[in-house]
Amino acid sequence: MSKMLIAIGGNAIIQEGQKGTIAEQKVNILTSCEPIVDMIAQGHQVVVTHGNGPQVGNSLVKAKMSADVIPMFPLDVYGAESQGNLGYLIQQTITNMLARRGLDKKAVSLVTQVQVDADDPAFNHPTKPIGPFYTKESLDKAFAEAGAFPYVEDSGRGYRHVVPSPIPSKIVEKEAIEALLSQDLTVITVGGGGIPVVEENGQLKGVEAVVDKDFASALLAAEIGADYLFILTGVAQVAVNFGKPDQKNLDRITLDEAIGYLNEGQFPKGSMGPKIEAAILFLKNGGKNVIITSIDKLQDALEGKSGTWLVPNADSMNHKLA
Ligand SMILES: Nc1ncnc2c1ncn2[C@@H]1O[C@H](COP(=O)(O)OP(=O)(O)O)[C@@H](O)[C@H]1O
Ligand SMILES: NC(=O)OP(=O)(O)O
Repeated sequence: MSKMLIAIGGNAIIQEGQKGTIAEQKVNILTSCEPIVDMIAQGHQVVVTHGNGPQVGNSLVKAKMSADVIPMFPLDVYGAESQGNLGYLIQQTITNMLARRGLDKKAVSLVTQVQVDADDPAFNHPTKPIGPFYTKESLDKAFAEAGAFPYVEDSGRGYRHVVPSPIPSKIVEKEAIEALLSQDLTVITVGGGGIPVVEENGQLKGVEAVVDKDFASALLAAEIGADYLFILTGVAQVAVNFGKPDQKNLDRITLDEAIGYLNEGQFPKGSMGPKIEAAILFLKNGGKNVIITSIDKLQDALEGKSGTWLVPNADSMNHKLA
């Protein structure tokens, strides 16, 4: 049996065109968890991580709109809040599904901090898109209501607020994650990439940023020796020339090919770029299989019929789930 780390994108939990009601998020989580529960039922050891881009950004919008009456919190606290909200929904969903299958197993979520470098240049160059997608017109309206904020155009889907996204160097609660796994629990952790903290004189302190959950997931996958890293997102496959008439979807690529395409600028920062960089990080650290796909194609991807598999070299091209 294998150790699986499955990262669910925040945009898979609040999908394009959705407002982000709890009913919508519950349905999306339910769909995401079905194949995850299959893996748990097959006896695999499973760690689930999740994004929080839409959710933490929505909290920030809400907070700005009510700032006259309720004090705003720092961004790390909204990150912690999103871990609680989403962790709760995911752990309840997985535990209920396991119970329906007659399995006496549970999922638990862990509030998790990740250490970042206080001098990371990312603090001066925000790149992480969060919150709602704006049109140019609604962006002007948002500026008028909440004050101007840095933004980017996000993969043809609209404009989004961007915040700093430093690189995580350490999972603070790694030993706790391993202890929970050893108790046969499914662990939901590093939600939203983990709450970013810096160390000062042996003390941890939250910083205002949103860590990329793909980087945090790759770091954790390497540290716990995961056999497979699954990155679930809005597309079934990674593509080159994405969104252009000559778009080509990729079935399987080696580490060197992934580095080549990344250097060609095929994967934008803030969307597919971090996923590929995270895959490269995991493979360079001894990881064997990364699968990038959408929730609905996970089952096909496991059978080698969909998704993009990233593997160390051409000799490892024919991997199937072990
Ligand atoms: N080269 C590419 N291949 C596939 N998708 C791409 C590519 N470049 C950008 N994208 C976009 O990036 C999105 C994934 O990023 P994002 O939605 O930010 O991730 P998350 O699912 O973690 O929230 C895809 O759904 C797709 O719209
Ligand atoms: N924190 C994070 O990476 O969230 P998304 O996956 O939603 O972008």
